[in-house]
Amino acid sequence: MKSSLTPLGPPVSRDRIIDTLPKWYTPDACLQLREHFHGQVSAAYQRRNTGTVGLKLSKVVVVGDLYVGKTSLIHRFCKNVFDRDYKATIGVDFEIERFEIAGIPYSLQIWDTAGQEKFKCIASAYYRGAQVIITAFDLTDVQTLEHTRQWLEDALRENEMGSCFIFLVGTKKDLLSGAACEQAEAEAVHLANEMQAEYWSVSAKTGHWEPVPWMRGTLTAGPCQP
Ligand SMILES: Nc1nc2c(ncn2[C@@H]2O[C@H](COP(=O)(O)OP(=O)(O)OP(=O)(O)O)[C@@H](O)[C@H]2O)c(=O)[nH]1
Repeated sequence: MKSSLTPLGPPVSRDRIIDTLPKWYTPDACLQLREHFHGQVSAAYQRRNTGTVGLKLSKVVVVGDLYVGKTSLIHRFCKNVFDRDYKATIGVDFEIERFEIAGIPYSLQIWDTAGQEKFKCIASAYYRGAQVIITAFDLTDVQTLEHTRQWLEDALRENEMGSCFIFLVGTKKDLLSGAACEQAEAEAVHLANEMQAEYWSVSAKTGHWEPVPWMRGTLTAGPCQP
């Protein structure tokens, strides 16, 4: 008989092995500034006892207007691909992504929801039980940023108060540069603070989501493009 500790499936890929906390995009809108896990978490991981301090499976829901790039973001993250053709999500879709965090197998269940109004009631049925809500908007379309408040409100309504980590993600960063990018990011960082969310700008096309130096500490210095 197999041991209950036998891992299910093949080992996780190297970039899914997490030993330190991934860095924030900007300290002006981030959920935590630490680089290392809390001492209690590290100790529990070392004892292989994550019962009270960690989840081995987390549910992430990605919400936002149609065409902002939710599916593209998830496909880049999970499959490292980009498709320039638009295929609307019908209702919901999901991916499971496996990690190893400080030696413990861990899975992210990532729910891609439809942005189209006609599918909203199907998609909203899947908001419940989320540990992470990602509200996505298109950096080139300010209206989609304004709509993130409503998307977040709808997703939070289906979950316990204070039970979700919130991220605000600006997509299609490759389409913006210079002052326009700085302005869009500054507005988004402002809103992220109101939402108590962590902010990220990304491009599913280029795969760019490194922290941008000018965002560190000041919103005024340096160019927007890496
Ligand atoms: N240039 C550029 N285009 C992008 C990027 N991300 C997505 N797109 C394009 O934007 C369009 C919409 O992307 P989707 O990922 O399908 O958008 P969605 O938010 O999932 O749309 P719905 O499923 O209708 O809610 C597609 O044509 C993508 O190729 C990006 O980072 N850069």
